[in-house]
Formats: sequence, C-alpha cells, structure tokens
Amino acid sequence: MIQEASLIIWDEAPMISRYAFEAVDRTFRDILKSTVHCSRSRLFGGKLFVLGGDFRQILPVVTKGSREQTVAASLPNSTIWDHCRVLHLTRNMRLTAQDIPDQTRQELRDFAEWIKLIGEGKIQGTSFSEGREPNWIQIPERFLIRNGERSLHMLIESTYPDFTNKYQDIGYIQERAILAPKHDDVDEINNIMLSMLPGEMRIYNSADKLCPTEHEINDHESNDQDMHPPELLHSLNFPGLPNHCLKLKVGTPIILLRNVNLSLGLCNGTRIVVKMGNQVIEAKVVTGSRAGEIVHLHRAVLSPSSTHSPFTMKRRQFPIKLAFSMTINKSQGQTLKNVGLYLPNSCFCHGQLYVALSRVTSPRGLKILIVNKPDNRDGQEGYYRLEEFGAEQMVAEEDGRPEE
Ligand SMILES: Nc1ncnc2c1ncn2[C@@H]1O[C@H](COP(=O)(O)OP(=O)(O)OP(=O)(O)O)[C@@H](O)[C@H]1O
Repeated sequence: MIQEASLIIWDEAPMISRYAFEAVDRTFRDILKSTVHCSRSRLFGGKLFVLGGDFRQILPVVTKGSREQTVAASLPNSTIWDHCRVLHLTRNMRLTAQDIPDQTRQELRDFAEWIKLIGEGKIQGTSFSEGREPNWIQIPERFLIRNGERSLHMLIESTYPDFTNKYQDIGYIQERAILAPKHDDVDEINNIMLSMLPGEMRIYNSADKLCPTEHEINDHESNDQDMHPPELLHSLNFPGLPNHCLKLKVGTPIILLRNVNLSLGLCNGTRIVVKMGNQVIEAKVVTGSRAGEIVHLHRAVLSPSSTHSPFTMKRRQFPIKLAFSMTINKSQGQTLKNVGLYLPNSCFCHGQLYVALSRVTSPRGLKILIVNKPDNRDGQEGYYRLEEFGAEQMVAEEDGRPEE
C-alpha cells in the first residue's frame, strides 16, 4: 500500500513528536528503496506528504516536560521541517455561516479574532498585583457562568438544555459537549449527568492483571501479585484507559478510547450512544460518516500507553468512556454547536484554551465557568489566568520558512 500510494495525508501533525516523523521518514526510505529512484536520499523516500494542523493547538505531550522540551519535540525542530513548504489557511471556516445578517457576521469575525489572539498569545493581559506577570485575561461577560452554588448545574443546563427530554435525540447529543482540562473534572461532570439520566444503571467491572516482568518470564518466577492485589489495580486510573468500574444507562453517550474497527468507522474519538447489553454493548454511532448505524462493542485487553508506575498491568474492559464531557485534548478535531467550558483548573499545556474555544461554530453556543481557587488570590471573577505559553514561538519558527 505504501509503495502504491501517491499521496499521504497526515492530519493534526503539530501534536505529533518530531521523532515519529523522523522514524516514518527512515522507514519510507527503506521500504521504497527497490521501487523509487534515489529513495534513500529523498524525504519520505520520495512520497508526497501533506501534513495538516495548527501550531496554536496542542503540541506533542512530553510527560512532565518543560516548555523547552515541548518545543524541542515539535516538528519545526526537525530537519524534516527544512523540506516542508508551508501553506497558510487564513479563514476560520468553522465560524463561517451563509445568509446571516451583517451584525451577526461582524460578531463572528470579532469572535474569530479574539480566539486567534488567544491562540497566538497576543491577547492583552492584566496583572492584579504589583510585579506579577499580566497573564489574567478578561472573558467577555456574555460567555460567563458566574460562580455560585449552582454554577456547575447552570453550565450543564446551558450546554444541554432540556436534557431529560432530548437526550435520546442523536443530533442533540452530536452537537454538544462540556470540555475540561483534566480527567478528574470530566469524570465529575459525567457522573452528575449520568445521575440525571432516567432508567436503570448497569455496572461493568474490569478484570485487571499484573504483567510479569521480563525477568520473571525468563526465570519462570511467579510475579508479585501479592504486593499488587486486584483491589489496588482496580483503584488505578490512567489517561486513555477506561476505569475499572464503568457505569452506564440506556442513552449514555460514550467515546471510544481505541481504534476498534476502522472499516466500520469505529476509531479512537468516535462518539456513540449506549443501547445496552450483557457481554457486548450495543450502541448507535453519533459522529462520522457512519452516524446512526448500530454497532456492537466487546471487551478488550488494554494497557496504559505510558505509565510511571513500577509495574505494568492489563485491564480487560470496554474501551470506552462517558462523553457528556471530555478533556480538551480529546476534543481536538471536533466541531460542536454548544460548548460548555469548565475551568476549575488552569489549562496545563500550550494551546488548550485555544482548542477549547475554537470547537464552537458560533459565540452564542459558548459558556465558560471559571473557578479561581483560593490560592489564586490575585485573581478576580471573570478573569482567567493563562498559564500555558502562547504560540508566538512556534509561529515565529513557522514564519521563517517558505510560504505561499
Ligand atoms: N470550505 C469550507 N466551506 C464550508 N465549511 C467548511 C469548509 N471547510 C471546513 N468547513 C467546516 O468547518 C468545520 C471545521 O472543519 P475541519 O474539521 O475540517 O477543520 P480543521 O481545520 O480540521 O479544524 P481543527 O483542526 O481545528 O479541528 C466543519 O464543520 C466543516 O464543515
């Protein structure tokens, strides 16, 4: 297939480590050496690649990495970048609607400009204490849900209006989500919304097992199950891995955490709605070209993709997570009519706020709840502290290259 391909399209390229591109480059040179003239000395063995993406969005994740390490792992720091021709897309098509009054058109333009300034780190900031960085940005009043006892419920109600009557409508579920920076925040909202759904709750528990180390396999030793009993393994949650205890009701939207069946359109990030089952989960696809189709999911043996724990484990569970709410990183690439942005924590990496704000098709579909914790003493209601660094560094690098 690689030998016969005339064009390879790689989307969301800025979030991939430069080392992945370099590995693919070497692999292609190797594979194509018998069919393409001088493939060894040509980038990607002479195959044409189109890399798509936006450097204002999330960059490669370097676990516990510094800003410098993240930038160093990015594509513009690879020698591959010297061979890339940069083409700029300048219109925000997501915010482009036809046949709308001039006033609304201007509102969309202003909103697109505001998002762009945030993405490029050029938004005017404020400082509330002397000597501090001016990194508090004011969020326009019309997007804000004010802090208070019911603020989280208000965010849910504004993103999912008339939820209990409409939750069975696929179109309704398809076009909305609550986004948050961290998995814990997402789980909090998902649990609240699951409790709002009528009907019986089913619980699907995983079977967890410790993986033997190489040493234990070679020496036929039994592994350390006693030190890591199942109860301990059940209590562990990893990004990208379903939790041990999965609670579902009929009508719950879920998101796939793995590529399950590409030919059926069931890939990592596809959203589906649960219809239920015992050994398998019957569900209806919500997003993509297969929207509306019924599919069956089964349990799979999964391992955390990266872990800092001193052991590795396997979890047998459905590769899914509730999707009333999802992390901002997971939402990259999605287009939504209603976005509720829940910010009980600052975004922790470059581009997250920009990605969250730019999922929405109209400013009228955006609501933001900022919870400034007591340790953010210098903060004020309606302001958000931009901790992640802006895109100036990446954009500056990009501008140095040939463009069209
Ligand atoms: N030429 C176009 N005309 C009309 N609508 C468009 C056009 N291009 C894209 N759109 C719409 O804009 C939205 C975003 O498109 P798409 O997901 O392809 O953008 P993207 O650049 O991949 O965004 P991101 O990487 O930020 O997720 C979609 O709803 C799509 O239908």
